[in-house]
Formats: sequence, structure tokens, C-alpha cells
Amino acid sequence: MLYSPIKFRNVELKNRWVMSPMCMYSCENGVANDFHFVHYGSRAQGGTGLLVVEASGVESKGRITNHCMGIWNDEQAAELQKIVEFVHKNSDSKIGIQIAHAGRKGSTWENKQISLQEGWETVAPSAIPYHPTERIPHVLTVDEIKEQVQNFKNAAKRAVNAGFDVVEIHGAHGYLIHQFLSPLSNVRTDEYGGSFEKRIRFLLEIVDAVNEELNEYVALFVRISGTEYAENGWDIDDSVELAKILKDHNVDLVDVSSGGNIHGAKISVFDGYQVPFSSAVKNQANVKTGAVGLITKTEQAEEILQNNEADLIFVAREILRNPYLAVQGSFEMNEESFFPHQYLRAKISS
Ligand SMILES: Cc1cc2nc3c(=O)[nH]c(=O)nc-3n(C[C@H](O)[C@H](O)[C@H](O)COP(=O)(O)O)c2cc1C
Repeated sequence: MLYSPIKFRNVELKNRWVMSPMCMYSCENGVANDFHFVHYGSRAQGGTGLLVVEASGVESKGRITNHCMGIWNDEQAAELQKIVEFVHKNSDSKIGIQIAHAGRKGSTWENKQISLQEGWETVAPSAIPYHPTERIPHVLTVDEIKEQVQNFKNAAKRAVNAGFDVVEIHGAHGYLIHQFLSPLSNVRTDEYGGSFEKRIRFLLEIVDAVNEELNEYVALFVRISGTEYAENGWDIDDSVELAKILKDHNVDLVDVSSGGNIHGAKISVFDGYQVPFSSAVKNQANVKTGAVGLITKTEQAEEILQNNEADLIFVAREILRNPYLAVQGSFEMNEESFFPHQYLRAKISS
């Protein structure tokens, strides 16, 4: 199963391992450099079915830090394209990019808000900072919300032109889209706040706008937080309802993470701790899902798939430790998988 292919639109992944998006905080002006080339290139050499490039700001203020990746201009897209071309030419991996806006969680460094001079005025659905000591974010007007939708659309267009196979919209971890979804961070009284339908509207507008730029060769994923672990907050039932609607809006996979919107929320973390959220979304909304969070072993990943709890396995920290996770797993399971032809003399079975 782990080494069986799966198709999203016309994008076929060779196996179910996904390099989960991970900010590397190593860009200047949002532009990828040699580090990123090697970083993503080596995970492709490691046989990963799909790489998802880190959260990339759809505008400068959409970044978490001054050193986050961006995809709001042509220079950024041109450097990303080099990575995409390397991956396509030298491996069996597909490559996607996560497009993101940090909203009220932007303008930080090492998880602390930085000054207005060094950073920027953050934006949000409502005048509620993430932490009480932080500056109150600017409340987006309806016109500004439409501009943000357009920013996501433009980013998707650049991603398609750069050759990416997947676009993932970052709707999780307390960033701008999640801030709209949650009744705890969105107390608007206009058409973007209040009821569940109104709070999901921003995301749906983004999904529709992004889909206008995609085609049958570029699939659309959305990452959500399955729950935010807070009373009266966004929860797993909301996620299931949202996933049903996302499916109707031609989203190909829901990547189910959790948390990030409520400072100090109590989260119990253990192996595979977010798998039940993926399972609930997959089985109750009947959509394809990705599971993520402390999935580090081949056997564990295989079991999640066999139990019908997810369709893809997203791995973050373990693939930093071991870029060859997917190749190694194929040896363990005696499965055929990509192995760089230059390295064939090291193939365990030969
Ligand atoms: C260094 C680092 C950067 C991350 N950056 C992102 C990101 O850009 N977008 C995102 O959705 N999640 C991000 N995450 C979360 C991971 O994608 C993943 O969901 C989380 O680490 C749990 O998976 P793991 O237990 O395999 O590490 C990041 C995690 C790490 C460790």
C-alpha cells in the first residue's frame, strides 16, 4: 500500500510518502537559494512520492518571518522553477508548494513578534492578537479580503507556471485562513464572520480562485487543523463538514493537522496523535486525506493506510533526519521504488 501509486487529477504519486511542508527560514526577500535546491533535491533523491515546499507567502505581509519563502513575484517563482525542474529530471517525485498567509501570526522571529520597524503591521479577520502582549492586528476590510483572495490566485498561477504538480492551500495552524474559520479569532458581523457558512467563505473563495488557475495536471490540497483544542473553538465536526464542502469545490485531498490558533491550548502529543482526525475526515466526509504528526516508521505508516485512516503519509521532522526515508522503507518492505541510478551499487538487495 505504502508503495502503491495514487492519482490526483493526472498527477500520479509513486508512493504514499510526502515531505510535509516545513519553513526553513532561510530566504532573503522570499527567494529560494542553493540551500533549498539541495534540501528539496535530496528528499527527491530519497524516493519521496511528493515533496511539498514550505509555506510560501502570497504577499510580503503573508510571511511568518522576514526569512520565509515567498511566491508573490517573478524572481521567487523563477528560483522555485529550478528546484521543480531538478526534481522532475532527476527523480520519480512530484513536487507541490504550500501557499500561505500568516495573518496575525506574521512579523515574528523565533516565535516572538518583532517591532513594526523590523517587521510589519499584521492583518486578521478581527482585532484579536494571537497573544495578549502582541500588537492588535489590522482588521481586513471586505475589499482587502478580496485582495487576499486575488493574492492566493496569483500565487497559484505562478506555481502552475513554475511547473508544480500540486498546490496546497495552508488553512491550518492558526494562520490567516484558520483565523477566519475559528469563531474564537473571527468575530466579524459581516458576510465573512458569524455562522459556520460565513466563516468558511474566505477559504472557499480562495479555493475557487486558485482552482481557476489549476488544470488537470496540477492537483489541489488544503491543509486544515482538524481541531484547535479549545472550548467553543473549531473542532473535528466542523472539519468533517468543511471537508464535504471542499470536495464539492474540487479539492483533491485534505491534509489534516491540528492546533496553532489558540495560544496555550493543551495538546496531548504521542505517536500518530493526529491520525484520528484524518480518519474522521476521510471516513465521515468521504474525501482523500493526508495524515501527519509523529509518523516516523515504515510499519506505522503502512498500518495507517491499511486501516483506511489516510491516503497519504506526511512526514516532517523524520525526513529532516533521514532524507532517504522512502528508499529505506522500500528496502524494509521489499518493495520496488525509485533509487538514484547513480547509487545502484548501494542497493541492499543487490
Ligand atoms: C521546522 C518545521 C517547519 C514547519 N513549517 C511548516 C509549514 O511551513 N507549513 C505547515 O503546514 N506546517 C509546517 N510544519 C509542521 C509540519 O509540516 C508537521 O505538520 C509537523 O511537524 C508534525 O509532523 P512531524 O511529527 O512529522 O514533524 C513545520 C514543522 C517543522 C518541524
